[in-house]
Amino acid sequence: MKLEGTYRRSIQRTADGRGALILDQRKLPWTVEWVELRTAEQAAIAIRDMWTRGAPLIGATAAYGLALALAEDPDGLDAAHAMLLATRPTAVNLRWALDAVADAVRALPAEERAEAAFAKADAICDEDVALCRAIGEHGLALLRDLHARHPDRPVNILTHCNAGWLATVDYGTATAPIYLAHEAGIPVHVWVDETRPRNQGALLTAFELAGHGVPHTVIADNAGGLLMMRGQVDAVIVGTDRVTANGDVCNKIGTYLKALAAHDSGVPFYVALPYTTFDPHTLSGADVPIEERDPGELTSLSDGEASVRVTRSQAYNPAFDVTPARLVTGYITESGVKDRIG
Ligand SMILES: CSC[C@@H](O)[C@@H](O)C(=O)COP(=O)(O)O
Repeated sequence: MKLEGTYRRSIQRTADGRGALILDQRKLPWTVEWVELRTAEQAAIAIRDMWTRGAPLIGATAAYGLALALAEDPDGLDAAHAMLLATRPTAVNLRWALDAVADAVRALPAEERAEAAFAKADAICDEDVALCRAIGEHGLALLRDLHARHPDRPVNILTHCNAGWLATVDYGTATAPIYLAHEAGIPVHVWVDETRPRNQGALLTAFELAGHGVPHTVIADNAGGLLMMRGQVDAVIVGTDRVTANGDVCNKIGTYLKALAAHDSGVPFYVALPYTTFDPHTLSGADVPIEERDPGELTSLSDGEASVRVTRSQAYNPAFDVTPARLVTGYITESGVKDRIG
């Protein structure tokens, strides 16, 4: 998608082919800084400390991380897989991508593994772009329908966190239908939840929507319920870090409250995901490990450089929650919009 007017992917191989280039998302929107990952350790730090983030992009970064590890030590597959898997617990794309690379190289002679792993990581990225584009096309049909109901005004979508192109390789999941609708001339307006405590909505989603000229307004996390009650939201569309076998949706903390409000106000609540985010091996959301992050993310506000304290008290910072399947109107996937998943 467009970054400062130029089409870019959120991750790509370095020009010499021996590394991966990522955006340091901790600095957005204030500074656009590309960083080269040259070792598996650097890839692990980038994922754990959220230089790069969002379920599909975490998977893509880990895939390159495993290739980098094999370039350093062609016999270190299992150790590198374990090291990268330990970086973040909730997004299932991390395990999916690491397993996909490991399966592609395990039986190869040692000297061929790194190159094959890089090729697999490239393929994972290309596939993610195609999956998100397909999600966009299916979601576009939904937005067309919503527009047909109120042709005199924009379709109002509320989204939470950042499930945009910055969280995938391109297009995003929740944002893909929005970008395609905007391109197709359907008037869309996005209510962007700020998404405390790391503010992925205010900092990242707003930044990428602005880059594409999509009308949007940042709201406090607690504003969505009022807007839904007043009829100012036509649909909620969110991404997800993992959907379990029974359809429960694990996503950024606060998603569940949006689903409850949507249910109470009769607003459709959609979850956009590629198959790489579906976890058929985990029965329900209760079985998903919920990442608990540094309480400092809550007790201070930071712009990446300076930080200001906002409380003297102790804090607790679970980063994800679970929206029960019963609150989901539909799953927007690469193969269509479904009211059940699995
Ligand atoms: C297409 S990304 C879907 C989710 O990964 C996204 O909504 C989200 O919760 C990201 O969390 P983050 O902690 O920023 O990695």
